[in-house]
Amino acid sequence: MSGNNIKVVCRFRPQNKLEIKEGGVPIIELNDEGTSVDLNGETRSNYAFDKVFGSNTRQEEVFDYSVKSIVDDVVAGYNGTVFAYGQTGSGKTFTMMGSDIDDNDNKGIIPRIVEQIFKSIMLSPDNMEFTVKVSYMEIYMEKVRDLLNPSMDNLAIHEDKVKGVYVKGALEVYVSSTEEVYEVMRQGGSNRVVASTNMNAESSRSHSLVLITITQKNIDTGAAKSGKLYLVDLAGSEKVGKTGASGQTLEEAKKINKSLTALGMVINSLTDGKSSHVPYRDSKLTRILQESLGGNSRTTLIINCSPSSYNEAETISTLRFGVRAKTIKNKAKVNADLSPAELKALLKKVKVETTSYRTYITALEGEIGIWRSGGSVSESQWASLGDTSTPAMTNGGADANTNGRQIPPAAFKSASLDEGASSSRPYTPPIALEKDERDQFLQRENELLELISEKESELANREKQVEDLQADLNQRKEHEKNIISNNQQMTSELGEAKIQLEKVTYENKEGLITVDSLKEKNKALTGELDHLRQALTKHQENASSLNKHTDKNDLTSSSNYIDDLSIVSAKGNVITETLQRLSSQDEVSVDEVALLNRNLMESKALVNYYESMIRQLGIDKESMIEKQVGLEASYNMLKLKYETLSEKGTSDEEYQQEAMSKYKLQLEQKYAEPLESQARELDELSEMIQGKNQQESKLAASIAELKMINGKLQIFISPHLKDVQTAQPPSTENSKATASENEVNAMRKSMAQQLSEFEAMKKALMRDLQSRSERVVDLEISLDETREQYANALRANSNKVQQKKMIFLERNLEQLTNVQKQLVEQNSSLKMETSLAERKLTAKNEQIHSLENLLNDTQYKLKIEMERFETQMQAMRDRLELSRKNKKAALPATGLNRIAKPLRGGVTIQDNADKRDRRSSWLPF
Ligand SMILES: Nc1ncnc2c1ncn2[C@@H]1O[C@H](COP(=O)(O)OP(=O)(O)OP(=O)(O)O)[C@@H](O)[C@H]1O
Repeated sequence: MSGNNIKVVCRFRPQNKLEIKEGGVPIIELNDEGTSVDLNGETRSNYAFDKVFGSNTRQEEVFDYSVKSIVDDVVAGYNGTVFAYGQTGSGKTFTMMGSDIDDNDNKGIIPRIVEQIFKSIMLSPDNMEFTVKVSYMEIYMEKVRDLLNPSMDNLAIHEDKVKGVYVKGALEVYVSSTEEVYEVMRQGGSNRVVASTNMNAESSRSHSLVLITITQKNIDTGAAKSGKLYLVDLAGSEKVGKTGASGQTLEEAKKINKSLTALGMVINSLTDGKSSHVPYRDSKLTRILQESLGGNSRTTLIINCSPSSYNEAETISTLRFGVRAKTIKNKAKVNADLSPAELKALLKKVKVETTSYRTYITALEGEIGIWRSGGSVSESQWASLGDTSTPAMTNGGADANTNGRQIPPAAFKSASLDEGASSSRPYTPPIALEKDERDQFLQRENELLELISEKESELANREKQVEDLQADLNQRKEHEKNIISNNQQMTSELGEAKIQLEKVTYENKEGLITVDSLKEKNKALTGELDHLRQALTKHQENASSLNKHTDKNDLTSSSNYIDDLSIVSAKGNVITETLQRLSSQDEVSVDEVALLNRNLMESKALVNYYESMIRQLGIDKESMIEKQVGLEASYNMLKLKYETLSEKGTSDEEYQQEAMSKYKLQLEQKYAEPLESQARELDELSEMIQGKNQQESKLAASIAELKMINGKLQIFISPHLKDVQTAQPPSTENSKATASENEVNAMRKSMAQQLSEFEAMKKALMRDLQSRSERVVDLEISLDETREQYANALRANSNKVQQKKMIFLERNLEQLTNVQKQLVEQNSSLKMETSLAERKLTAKNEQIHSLENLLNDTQYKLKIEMERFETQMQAMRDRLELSRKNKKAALPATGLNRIAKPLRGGVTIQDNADKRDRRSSWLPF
């Protein structure tokens, strides 16, 4: 252990552009030895340091003089500190890190230190094993932030006897080469807090601390040493106003100044020789640098200054700070650990002592037992350290075996119950530990405390890892949620698109149905048109054929009637002639009788036929009369209705007149032709009826004549018939009679045949008559209607009131017709709509069916998707669990190494790597 001053070196940088622009000029002058500088600005002053480097000093020079020896010390087990102080832009970072870490000329102190450390390790004896750990922190706004693990932004500062003051929880990365250290530097540097100020484009707003811990172990003896090297790049020391910092950086500047003020106060306290208290705890900076300033450390302070008159005030301030710091004395010592052999010896010694103490305690317990049971121990028998005998009880009242133990009398010192309690109490000698022993105990305690703190930091890291993993899990869950929601959105969009497609398909179907219905309507209308055309043609044909047919039928029936009448009259003539001849003759031959009889029969049959015809005609007449009555009744009823409706009718006169004339014209046009044809038909029918009536009367007359003839014949024939029946004719006569009978029979047969023929003819006539009657009735009805309409029209025409009524009726009729038409149209349209609706319903059902299928399909797909997603989730969870397990056993998230990489002295780095691979275990201490 040796007392040593802090080494203070001063470095001037060249004037920068700002300074030149502002008209600044160099105001420094170094002495030849380079140990002091004259400031020749507004004031003239001189400042002496261990070394003063001018503006053109190379990085290597600064390193060689200022830091190289410290590196050797740290490798030898000392603590070391190099820190750079100065205003913003004065070259602190340039000095510490350099402008380019990979540029051999411009790399700063830290890269050179790192190189030097590994060089020194390589030059060490090969029985020495080293580990190198690096931490990188910054103090920003009075918070210690781990630059290698930036989420740890408020680390606590602890202190113990072994480690001294240390930052708890700071990540320590094991490194085994300069490249690894550079990588750590790069990673940490990217996390630094910087801001642009007037003085510097990229100004460090925080104090950065690089801690390199080198541990070495003699693998032969097990003795270990460890040295810590702090490399500190302080924030700018200038006043706030000059930096131009504002806003948040103003707050920063205040706090940074506070830290630097505390640093100044610490230096003052350490150097004024009066202060008993050093305010290390006033700031995080001074607390961490406690060992470096007045403690166990080899320290170099590099003060960086501007040579320009523009920054004279700041330069003076910085130089004064350096001068003050120069007087600080440190007490650096090797941080050595005991070797196992030393520890064993110590343990042996401690064990012996423990046995001795135990014996002493037992003796004391025995003595206390005697005292407590009311006995006394003479002073000579009092227990003492190194005397293992048990005191004997001298008091008769007290049982020496009270506690079941034999206390040897020799252990007791003389004591009397009569003496006061205080004087009778045994004297407990103080336990005096030797200084070495105390140190050993403290060292052990420190070891244990360190172990505990390591465990604590490890626990904190684990907690951090768990938190990170939790955050990662949450992030993944969030991601998963997003994926699910996206998936759902896409599924719903797809579903909507499908539904839209279905809708379009359905609308298309509907359109097709509408087109089909329009086609059908068109077809129906075309059919209707054709039908109307056909009907018109047919009607025209019917009209023409009816006229022809009517004429023909009339002629035929007339000729038939004429024939019938001629037959009847011929028969009558034959009968009359026969009767006249018979009257003139005296005798009547059988043949004549038979002929007469035959004629008579024929006449009779004809009479019967005409009688039945007359009856039938009478019936027809009656039915026609009935029909006439019915028609009259319906006519009356219609008339009544018409009158009732007419009474209700009111309308505008002019409109009525106009409508009436229009209607009249229409009616005249409409009914002129049918009226004429119907009038013609009526005339024809009237003539036909007259003809029929004449025929009827003629027939009736013929019948009456025939009846009269028949009666005469009956009278005439009856006596002859009696004679014929009673007389027995001769055989020839008999044969003649038989022949005449046969003739009569044959005549009868022929008459029966004729009769049947007549009957058939009669039936045909009747049918014809019936059809004619029906036709007549129809024509009569039509005629009546026409007449009625015509009469109505005439009436309407003649009377204004009637006209009004007529118009009203016409309107009603039109309305009714319209309503009927509408109803018919509605009916047909309803039918169409019904069929359309049915088709649409079918299409809708099909759509519903397809949508159901779609829904089922979508649900099925969704289910599959969910299952797939569950599987993915499970896989993700498994992966997460695996990575969690792996992380537990591996490095922190930064990817930096936390496993010790021992380096052996006297060999190359590659050899070290090979040896390290061969090692089965490594204990850092
Ligand atoms: N000795 C030097 N030689 C050449 N250039 C230098 C020297 N010192 C500093 N510079 C230059 O001056 C500028 C400011 O230097 P640097 O960033 O190191 O200042 P700083 O004191 O670290 O500032 P801050 O406190 O704002 O971080 C840089 O561009 C740097 O390259």
